[in-house]
Amino acid sequence: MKKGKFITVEGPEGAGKTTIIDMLASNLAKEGYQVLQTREPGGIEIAEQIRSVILDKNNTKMDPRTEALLYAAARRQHLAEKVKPAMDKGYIILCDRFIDSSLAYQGYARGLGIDEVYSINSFAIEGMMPELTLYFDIEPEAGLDRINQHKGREVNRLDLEKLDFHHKVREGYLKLMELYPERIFKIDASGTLEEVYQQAESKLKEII
Ligand SMILES: Nc1ncnc2c1ncn2[C@@H]1O[C@H](COP(=O)(O)OP(=O)(O)OP(=O)(O)O)[C@@H](O)[C@H]1O
Ligand SMILES: Cc1cn([C@H]2C[C@H](O)[C@@H](COP(=O)(O)O)O2)c(=O)[nH]c1=O
Repeated sequence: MKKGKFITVEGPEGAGKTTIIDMLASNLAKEGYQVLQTREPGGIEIAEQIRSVILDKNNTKMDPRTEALLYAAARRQHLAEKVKPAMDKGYIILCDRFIDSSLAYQGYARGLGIDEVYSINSFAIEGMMPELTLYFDIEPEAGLDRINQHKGREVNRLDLEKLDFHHKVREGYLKLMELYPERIFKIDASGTLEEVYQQAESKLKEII
């Protein structure tokens, strides 16, 4: 059976993930690769519906465990409906966020525990972990500055968390790098777009 490559991109708000995934996907497609660009939470109708519930600024009463379960539910549907079929067809899948977002945001920053959040996700993903995760590292202040300057970007419920929460998210990602050094590759996302792109492209090219 043909087997694709499942690659995820992670990092705090405004690190530049979406911008760089757009560039990678379009350049890889020009080179003749079959590429699927997608995102979490979302990427397919049911998961986009769950996304709108999770990220709605008016849902101020959302319990942290409910939040973690909704992300895991969206993840399951997205994997089953979109990612697995594309893997079977041999696509390179570039996914904007995956399980590490749940481990960093819900597990570490919200304080639910990395192991606990991993365990609910393990039911959802059935062992389907990415082959490579590009972690875009940036100081939260710099990332938030970028999104504040990005006119037209909708501000969501998670963006409105205090700065301390965003620092914890970054700390969570740095812990995940220690836990999964063979899978997670750190990109310095504080540089220019060209500098960040070069780092991401050269790591990606090592595995495709
Ligand atoms: N290296 C960079 N230098 C300066 N600006 C950048 C850089 N990368 C991205 N940006 C700009 O920062 C803003 C946020 O970028 P982007 O949406 O790609 O980040 P993101 O990591 O996907 O954010 P989020 O996860 O919060 O949606 C955009 O306006 C983008 O043009
Ligand atoms: C998958 C996932 C995401 N999040 C958070 C991270 C962001 O604040 C939003 C998604 O917004 P983006 O503009 O698409 O980056 O959701 C999370 O907390 N847990 C997760 O598993």
